[in-house]
Formats: sequence, C-alpha cells, structure tokens
Amino acid sequence: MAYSAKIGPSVLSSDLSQLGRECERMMECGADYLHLDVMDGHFVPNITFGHPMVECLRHSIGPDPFFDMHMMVSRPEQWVKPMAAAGASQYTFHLEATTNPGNLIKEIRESGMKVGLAIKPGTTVEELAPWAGQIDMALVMTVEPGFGGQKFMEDMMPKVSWLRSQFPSLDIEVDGGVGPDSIHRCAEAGANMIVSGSAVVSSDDPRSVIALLKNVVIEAIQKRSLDR
Ligand SMILES: O=C(CO)[C@@H](O)[C@H](O)COP(=O)(O)O
Ligand SMILES: [Fe+2]
Repeated sequence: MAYSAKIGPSVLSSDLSQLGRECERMMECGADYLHLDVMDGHFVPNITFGHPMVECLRHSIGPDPFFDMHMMVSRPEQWVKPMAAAGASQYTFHLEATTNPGNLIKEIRESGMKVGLAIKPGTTVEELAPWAGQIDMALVMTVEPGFGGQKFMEDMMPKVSWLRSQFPSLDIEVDGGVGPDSIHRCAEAGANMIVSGSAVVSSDDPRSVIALLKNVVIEAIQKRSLDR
C-alpha cells in the first residue's frame, strides 16, 4: 500500500485578493498540498485564474508547496508547458475535455509534472480505468465542477471503492463538498487525497479541520491494511 493521507485545501472560496497569503495560511495550518482550481468559462460556467497567477504564487510562497492544478478547461493541451514553466507540480486534466488522453499524459510527464486525471459526476469510472496505469492520481469529482460550496454527492463513492479495489496503490482524490460531515464516506471508500474548500477555508479553526480530515483518512488506511 504505497499511498498516504494527504489534505489539499482548495483556495477557491478564500479571499482571492489575498491568494498568496491564503495559500501560506493553509500550509501553516497543516495542509499537505494546495489544490488550485483553474476554470476557463467554457468547460465550466465560471472563470478563475491561469498560469500567470500560478507563477506569482510560486514566487511568493517558495519552491516547496505541491501545486495540484485542477484544470477545468476545454483545451487542456494548451496549458501544459505554461503551467510547467509557472511552477505547477501536478497537472490534473478532465477526461471529458480531450480526445487524446494518452498523448496528453505523455506531454505532461515530459514537461516534468505529475499527472492527474479527473472525471465529472456523469463520467463512469470504467472510462478512466484504461489510463489508470499511466497516471499518478485519479480525481473523482463529488460535485459538478465549477463552484465551491456545493453539496457532496455521496453516490460517487462506488466509483472510489471500485478504483481502490482495482488499483490498490493509486492516489485517489475526491473534490467537492468534502468536510467533516462527508470525510468518513470518502475515507471508507478508499480516497487518500482529500480536497476541501469551504469547510477548511471558511472555518474559524482550519488547523483543527485539516487535522480531523487527515486523522479519519489515516485510520481508514490503517484499517484497510489490517483487513488485507
Ligand atoms: O473543483 C472544485 C469545484 O469545481 C473544487 O475544488 C471546489 O472548489 C471545492 O470546494 P468545496 O466544495 O470543498 O467548497
Ligand atoms: Fe477542484
């Protein structure tokens, strides 16, 4: 079992005028990585930021924090090199946004980034499976992508369970509506990379929320290894 529990706050719901400071605050509160949501107003009905912002964040918060770029964009091929140059660590693209996932995976690796592959709620996990052996992380969306603060879709959990059963050492991320109320379901299903936006960022005590989420996942991983 090669995977470990990691919590990656999504800073989408934070004060965007203070994004660098918000990223630092999350790292100081125990985040393992930062999940940065890129939206182009086409793949999803919302716009956030692109590689110029990532470059500024990298300069401002230093080389260490891991940047998981959640690319909710229509032409993910277009931003691989700019994101790599800006300092992105992982490029997580949507399966629905490309006709040639194999080539895109290769380009991302050649650019020096890790590869994440995301599926929207309407996409089956069987469509992702052929690529699972070539990626570093699978992202199962637990809301329709586009906005923070939505309700967790529990009916996505069978996808996570199936992926965990088929790919025991793959990093599996969940994203959307994940917080103290939904983390047990995610952890039991086998997710180990946890994106949490509003539940962490809007909390009076983000450190405690991050610690809680992480402990639940650690316990589920330990239980899974004992059951084997
Ligand atoms: O990608 C997305 C939304 O499209 C997410 O990363 C959300 O921004 C997470 O925020 P919460 O649902 O946890 O508030
Ligand atoms: Fe996201």
